[in-house]
Order: sequence, then C-alpha cells, then structure tokens
Amino acid sequence: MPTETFEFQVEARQLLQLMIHSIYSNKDVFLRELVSNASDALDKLRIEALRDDTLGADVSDLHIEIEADKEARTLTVRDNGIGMSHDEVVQLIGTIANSGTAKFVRELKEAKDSATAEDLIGQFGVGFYASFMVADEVTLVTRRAGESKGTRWTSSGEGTYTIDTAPDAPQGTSVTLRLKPADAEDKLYDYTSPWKIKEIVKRYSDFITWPIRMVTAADSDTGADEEASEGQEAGPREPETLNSMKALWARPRDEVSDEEYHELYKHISHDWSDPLEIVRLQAEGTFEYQALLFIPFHAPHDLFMQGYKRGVQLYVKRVFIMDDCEELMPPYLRFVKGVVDAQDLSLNVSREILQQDRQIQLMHRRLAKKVLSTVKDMMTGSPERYATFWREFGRVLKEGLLSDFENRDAILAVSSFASTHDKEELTTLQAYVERMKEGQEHIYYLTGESRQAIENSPHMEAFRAKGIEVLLLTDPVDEVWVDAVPGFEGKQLRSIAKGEVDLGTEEEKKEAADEREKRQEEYAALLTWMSELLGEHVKEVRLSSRLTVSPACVVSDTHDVTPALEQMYRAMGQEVPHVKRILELNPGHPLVSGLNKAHAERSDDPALAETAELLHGMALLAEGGELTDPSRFIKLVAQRLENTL
Ligand SMILES: Nc1ncnc2c1ncn2[C@@H]1O[C@H](COP(=O)(O)OP(=O)(O)OP(=O)(O)O)[C@@H](O)[C@H]1O
Repeated sequence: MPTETFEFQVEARQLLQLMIHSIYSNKDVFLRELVSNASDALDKLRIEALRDDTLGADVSDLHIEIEADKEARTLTVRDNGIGMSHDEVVQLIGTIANSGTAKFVRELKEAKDSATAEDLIGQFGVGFYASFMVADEVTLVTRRAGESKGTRWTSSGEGTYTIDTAPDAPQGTSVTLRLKPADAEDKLYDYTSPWKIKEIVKRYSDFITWPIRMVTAADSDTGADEEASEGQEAGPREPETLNSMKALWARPRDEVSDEEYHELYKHISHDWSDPLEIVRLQAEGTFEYQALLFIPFHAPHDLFMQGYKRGVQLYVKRVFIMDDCEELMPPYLRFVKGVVDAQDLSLNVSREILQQDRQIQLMHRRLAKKVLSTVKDMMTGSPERYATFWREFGRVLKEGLLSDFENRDAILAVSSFASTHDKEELTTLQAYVERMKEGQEHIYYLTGESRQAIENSPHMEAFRAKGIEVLLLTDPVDEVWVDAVPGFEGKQLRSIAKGEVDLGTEEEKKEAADEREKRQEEYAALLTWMSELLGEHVKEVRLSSRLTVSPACVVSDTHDVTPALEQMYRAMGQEVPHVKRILELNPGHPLVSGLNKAHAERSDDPALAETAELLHGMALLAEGGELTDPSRFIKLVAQRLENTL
C-alpha cells in the first residue's frame, strides 16, 4: 500500500497548533499520557484474550517499554497491548471524538492568559496530542492483536499526517518522538535523560499495574545512576522496571501522598486537574473490597449528554476488569471517578452477572452513602470546597431525589438553594426551617428560568410584603423533584405559584378570610362573567390573596402540572394534555376595582371583555410566560394607547 496523506479534522488541527505552540507549562505530562494510553491498551488486550481464545496473542509478558536515544534525540514508548487497526488509527488519532471539543478549542483560543488556558486544558485533557509539546515529529507504529499487518502513522502536527503499512510491526503500539531541542527556560527538558524519565514515571505513573521498563543505550547519560554503571561494558543493559506497581487503594492512607492519589485520579479520569475530594473505603468481613473514589474539581462537558460514561473502574484482586462499571454507582453520582477492587469476585465476571449480584448491590448502596457522607463532611468542614462541589454537581445530585428513595434525606441535607434570604449565598433547607416565621407551616419555593425572572414574578408580592423567605429554583430538574419530595423535617414544600396562599398568624389569617368573604360578594358577578368569558384558557377566575402590587396573576391548582413541566414532558416526546390554570385578580388594584364597577354598570360593553382578555395576557407576561395570540394582544393595547393621545 502506498503512503497515504490525510488531513486532520479541523478541531484536531487547531488543538495540535495549540500544543505545538505549547501553552501548557508542564510539558512533562506528555509521558504520563503515553504511558496511560499504553496501560489502557494492555488492559484491553488482557480482557480480549480472556474472552476470545482464538486471538492468538501472547499475553505472558505484558509490559511498557521506554527507550531513549540520546544521539538521535528520540524517545520511544512501546507496549505489547491491543494495538490499532488501520481504520482505528485514522479514526482515533486523526480525529477527536470527544464531544465538546469544538467548544473547548474555541474557549482555548479566546483564553486571555496562560493560566486560563492551562485550566481549560486541565479540564479537557488532550492525551496523545500532548506529545507535540515536546516533539516536532511523532511516529506511531501499531499492529492490532489478531491482525497480520501493522500500520505506521507519522506527523509533524502541522495540517496532515501520513499512513502506510508496516509489515513487520510487532503486536502492540510504539510511539516515537523526535524531540525538540531542550530548552530548560521553557520547561522543555532533555527527555532522553534516564534520570528525567525515571523522575517523570515515578511521579505520574508509579501505580500503573503493568511494568514500565526502561532500556538505556550504553552511552546514555544515566544521571543519578552514573556510579552504578561505571566500569560496565558497552552494549545494551538489562531493562530496569521504573514503577512500583503498588495499588494505592490497598496501601494504608498515611503511606500514600496526596500527589500519588491525584496522579491515579488523572490516569483514571483523563482529567489534568487535581480532584476536589478523595473518598476511601475499606470494607472488611465476608465480602471484602477497597474503594478509592474521587470527586472531580470540574463537571465534565458531557455530564448531561446521553452515553456519558461513569468513571468507576472495577478491579478484582488487583486486576483490572472493566471501565465505567455502572453497577457500582447510581446515575446521579455518575461524576464520581475511581477504583473499586473486590476480593471475592471471579476474574471472568461479566456485566450480566454484576447486574444480578447481591454483593454488588450492597456495594453500590454503601458507596453511594459514603460519597454522600463525604459531601456532608465537606459541607461542615470546608464550606468553600463544598460550594465548588455544589456549583459543579448540584444539578446532577438533585436527580437522586427522584431515583434514590433510600438516600433522599441525605441528598436533601447536602443540597443548597438560592433564596430571597440572601442575594448571593445559598441556603440549606435546615437553615431555611430555622429561619421560618411564627405561624409559617411550609417551605415556600418558586421555579423559573432565572433568579431575576422569579423575583419579578407577581407571585412573590405577598411573600415579599410579609417578609417570608422563598427558595428560588432555576434548574430544570427542580421542576420535577419538588413534586416527588414530600417535605423536609415534617415541613411540606409548597410552590407559591400553586393553590391558595394563606400567610400570617392565626389572627391575621382570620382577618384575611373575613375580608375575602366580603370582597367575594362584591366581585361575584365579575368573577362569574370572566370565568365564562376566558373559559377556553383558564379553569377559574378568583380573587387573590398573594398580590399587593400587580393587578393579576395566573396560578396552577395545587396538584396540577406546571407549564414548565408540561413543556419538559413534550420536549421528551411525551403526550400531555394542556392543563388550564387559574386567573387571580387583585381587588386592591384600580384596574380590577374599576373593571368591577364598569361591569356592574354596563355589562354588555364589548370593550370590557377586551380589558378582561388583556388582564389575562398581562398576568401571563408578568410571570415570563407566553401569550396564545400576541398580535391580538398588541392590537388591543395599541387601541387603548391611541385613546390616551
Ligand atoms: N498505545 C496505544 N494502544 C492502543 N490504542 C491507543 C494507544 N494510544 C492511543 N490509542 C487509542 O487512541 C485513542 C485516543 O488517544 P488519546 O490519548 O488522544 O485520547 P484518550 O486517551 O482516549 O483520552 P484523553 O484525550 O482524555 O487522554 C485512545 O482512546 C485509544 O483508543
């Protein structure tokens, strides 16, 4: 096959350009990325060989090899793992499949300073492409296990790469970097130095479960090892294993540094930033397992996309079994990354077995509880970290209120919400309850698109006037869980846009009821007439006890679906009937009292019907809703304005 030249996909090209002009100051991490990919390839081969005994791959000495050539200034990372087919090379190396890449590259280009750029790369990770920070040419030779021919891929990272066949390629992958000249000022070190390589492997990849061996050519600078090598004959030496391969989760806490934990996290999560929190669990007894879990610092871009992979890996007796083991974590904790190592499962355990395994179900429960209790500890012990957690993951955690009945209270206890109590600070339900006024029975909330929209809504008026705190809920999931959660500490959650409001002390309530009864008589004719007139749009027109400023508002009946929820169901393709709402009028408003008076005097005046229609339209607009016929609304308003001129 002749050499083929391909163009990089646009995003890949842009990303490479950014790498070549290396905006990332810690260039050493390129080796971590190559070793991490090699380790994944070895895991994959081991598992595929277990499942498919016709593969014919030799799995007796799976390892990673690093070879540096000082003369040629090349560095090679080689593995005898799964390898890639020709098509896989084109697909995996020439394009970036990761969703959100385009957005990421755009943000990266717009990043004003290098700290922002570093932070962005940290959130995204660029894997294999990091090689272009230190190399001006990268050659990858690979042969997939089970295939007879290999593939060679070469690029200088500019716009194109070439591919040809490599007939003699051994099974696995080798990546050779032609290194840029060392430039210590730019943190570009001499990556042919065995001393430097050892340091990087120790720092970033010590826990990798496969041996990472280094072969040094005889004339290489061995740095720290110089003494040991004195007097030896020229020629290749015995390869040296650089990593300890110790499973961090099995080592006592005080023997492992935070940095070591962080590097394991980065390997598992492909994140370049340190995690926010480490969660450790050692379960003893009949079913023994260890878990080392991490809560990331940032929510990944694709957390809410379909097919998002959960990050918990399953090991059995220190042997990697599978990535993304969803049986171990509930969906609302899908952002948690880490390792769970079980002692008493079979190495051949399959997804089907996991789904039915009672022990796995017990692990799942225990791990969820442990993560939630860690969040709780964060909340009390380190409020700033908790604030970061909630900003990044609060939205997804609240999904648990709908699915995890058993942990509902624990989730509520670690949730926080915007509230009218404070412009910036969020509140917990506990703090809300402690602040409740005398005679207040419920926890009040309002859902909406933004804090501003909610605060401007007419529904807030009576609550503002009486100084009663309202939670301001703006996440889509809030529309749903508020209906599913019965309450908190015996206090019911109540939407201020639903049902009747009944605020104040017993005495005030009685006064309000007497007043309402009086008004009711006064307005009875108007209300009956309007209910009939607007019957197509509303189920009832009644007097309001929640308005102090606006003339009218629309509310839902206590157990009815709200318009936002109705819209969400439709967006998900579900058929839902349109639910009519209730129009409430403020008898204290001159427009309403005026309309009542006019209706008593000349009930057949067609202009009154239009005014009633306008009142309904205004009520919809005031809560940020939509009109059924905006052009008619405008026409009626324009006519009335004309009359004022
Ligand atoms: N040594 C290797 N052996 C086999 N396949 C490899 C090897 N290196 C890379 N690949 C394949 O190429 C893909 C892309 O690698 P790359 O390092 O760019 O991204 P990644 O590891 O998937 O994710 P990230 O960008 O977050 O690091 C890998 O997912 C893997 O399928």
